[in-house]
Amino acid sequence: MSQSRKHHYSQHFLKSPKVALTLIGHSNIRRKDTVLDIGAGSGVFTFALSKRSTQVIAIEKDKQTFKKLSLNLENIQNVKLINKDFLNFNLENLPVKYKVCSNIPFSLSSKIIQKLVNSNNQPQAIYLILQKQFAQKLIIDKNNFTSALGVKFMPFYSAKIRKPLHKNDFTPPPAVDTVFMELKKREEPLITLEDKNNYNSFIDKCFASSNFFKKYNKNKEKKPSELTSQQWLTIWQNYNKKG
Ligand SMILES: C[S@@+](CC[C@H](N)C(=O)[O-])C[C@H]1O[C@@H](n2cnc3c(N)ncnc32)[C@H](O)[C@@H]1O
Repeated sequence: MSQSRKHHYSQHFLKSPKVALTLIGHSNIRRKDTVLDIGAGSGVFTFALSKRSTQVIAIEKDKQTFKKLSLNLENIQNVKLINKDFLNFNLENLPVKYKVCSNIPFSLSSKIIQKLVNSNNQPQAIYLILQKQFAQKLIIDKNNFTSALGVKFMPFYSAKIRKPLHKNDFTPPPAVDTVFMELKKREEPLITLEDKNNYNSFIDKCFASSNFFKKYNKNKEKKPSELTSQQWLTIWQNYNKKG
């Protein structure tokens, strides 16, 4: 991809396999794991992941970039390369308990996380490089303002920032601060999987309408972004009882 196209999509490529290996060292990716790399680019992360896991499935949408990726990784046995838009990729064909580890375009962060956590084959753990401000809003119970997305996956995943990155870890360097974020699947979800869609629309309605939110929230002075996970679970139960 030419320098101007990289800027056009505001994408920041990892500078070296050393950076990728350091980040993987801050994850719980193990030798036995199958790992999905979304937006593989020219393969810096993919290559590092191939050294640390059993199999890597790398998805890259851009045709020209995919050619480069194929050339760079042609001799690596445990990597499967797929030239596809991740948003149209079927996660149900992946082995259960797969993990995700990727440097994705920031503009797709929300869509990619939603697709992964709403899948019927949810990943065991998700590691993503994200804009710091966006990442902080995914963490509940930390005196942050939590986004609707953070509240939606909270019953299924816990969120943690594993490591801040330096601007010069990337080419071109991003203007904003970035972090390596972990979403770890809970052993026992806090609500049932069957309730997931209803819970998601309940959270959307709470964030969209203050009248709707006030009907169920006893803590009147708090906004949706300010509730703790326990408070959300309580008002979700109240809503379920009232119907
Ligand atoms: C920020 S770059 C990172 C590349 C590489 N992972 C790295 O760290 O150097 C994101 C990559 O995602 C690809 N991409 C963008 N949208 C995509 C999509 N919907 N599905 C799959 N890949 C996509 C871009 O072409 C680009 O190569």
